[in-house]
Amino acid sequence: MLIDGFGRKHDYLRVSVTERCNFRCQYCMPEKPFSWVPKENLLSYEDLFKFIKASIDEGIKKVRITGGEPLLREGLEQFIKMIYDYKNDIDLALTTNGFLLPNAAQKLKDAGLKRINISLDSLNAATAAKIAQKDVLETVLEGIQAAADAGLKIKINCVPIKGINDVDLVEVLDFCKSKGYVVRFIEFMENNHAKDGAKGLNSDEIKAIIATKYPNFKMVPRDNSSPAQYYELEDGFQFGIIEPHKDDFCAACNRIRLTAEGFLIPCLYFEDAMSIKDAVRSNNIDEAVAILKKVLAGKPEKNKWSNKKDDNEISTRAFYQTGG
Ligand SMILES: Nc1nc2c(ncn2[C@@H]2O[C@H](COP(=O)(O)OP(=O)(O)OP(=O)(O)O)[C@@H](O)[C@H]2O)c(=O)[nH]1
Ligand SMILES: C[S@@+](CC[C@H](N)C(=O)[O-])C[C@H]1O[C@@H](n2cnc3c(N)ncnc32)[C@H](O)[C@@H]1O
Ligand code: SF4
Ligand code: SF4
Repeated sequence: MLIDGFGRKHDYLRVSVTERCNFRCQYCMPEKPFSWVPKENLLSYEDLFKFIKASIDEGIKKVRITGGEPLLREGLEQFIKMIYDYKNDIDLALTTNGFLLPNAAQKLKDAGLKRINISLDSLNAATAAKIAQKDVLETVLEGIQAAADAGLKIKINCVPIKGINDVDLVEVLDFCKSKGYVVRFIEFMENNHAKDGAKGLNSDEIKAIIATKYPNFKMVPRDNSSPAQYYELEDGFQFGIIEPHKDDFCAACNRIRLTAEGFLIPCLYFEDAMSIKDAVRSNNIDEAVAILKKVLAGKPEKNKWSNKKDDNEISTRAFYQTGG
């Protein structure tokens, strides 16, 4: 079992397979030029898999593949199949912007993927294009449909940004309600890779917008394994809000992150990380597991957004590197 220094059991591994992306979302990587980490610095699927296998043996029960845009990395289906074939009762999930899903969804499902979380910030094509800095909406909607047709369980992630997609939140919620997808609105986490001046909506602001159409929603008792707080509309449909500016879900944090370059990141907020690259490349899996345990032993208790006295508290972590 993987326990950190605060007694929290860790059973959720998030694995980023690339930092590259075909979008340039304003809240994530608006200015990133095409100067990426060279491919030889990335761990091969075989090396990532060696670590995933060892983590599963240590008690990991949920593996989420993320990025950057994970579908940009060739051979992702085979990688998913390797994990599925090793332990088919793992909660095997993917987070994606959806753009490459029209061709990939069925192959991912066939490889053993169970769930998929897809980013959808607006149903207005111009607004979606403004956020992603590319005309994406139509293809993303096709991708979401392809995932549904393939039988994948779908969650939609939406990051509300002031003055941009705040007017679209009810429409996003209604779309998910009509399709039966879970939807979570994520408070924008300030980080110094995002567009200067980008401002997110906080949970109260998001709720006020939802209340313009659905005034009577109720808070649902918290499931501590999820960073989202759920609310239920009168007809029973639930939507979630992820509030990183609080730290109440840190008390039940169960997740550890591995980057495509082999860094283990104990907390989404902090810069700390340790590399398992040399250990897995030299087949020293015991050493990789020892590093994992060391990283967990030093994991911080909580993020620092909740301590912020003003609007200047920002993380230096890039979401496209950590995988969110
Ligand atoms: N602060 C903080 N935010 C998180 C954490 N985990 C997820 N989030 C936020 O939630 C976003 C969506 O995460 P997803 O990749 O969809 O994964 P998930 O929420 O764990 O998904 P489920 O497995 O479906 O519950 C991330 O990009 C982050 O913005 C966390 O440990 N800390
Ligand atoms: C980094 S992306 C990687 C996967 C994929 N490219 C995607 O967009 O879904 C994972 C998640 O991080 C979220 N995200 C990125 N930057 C964020 C920020 N500054 N604040 C909150 N969430 C953010 C995205 O909305 C997405 O749901
Ligand atoms: S949020 Fe996802 S899709 Fe958008 S730029 Fe970041 S990695 Fe790419
Ligand atoms: S901010 Fe850090 S400690 Fe809190 S839930 Fe996220 S990863 Fe865990």
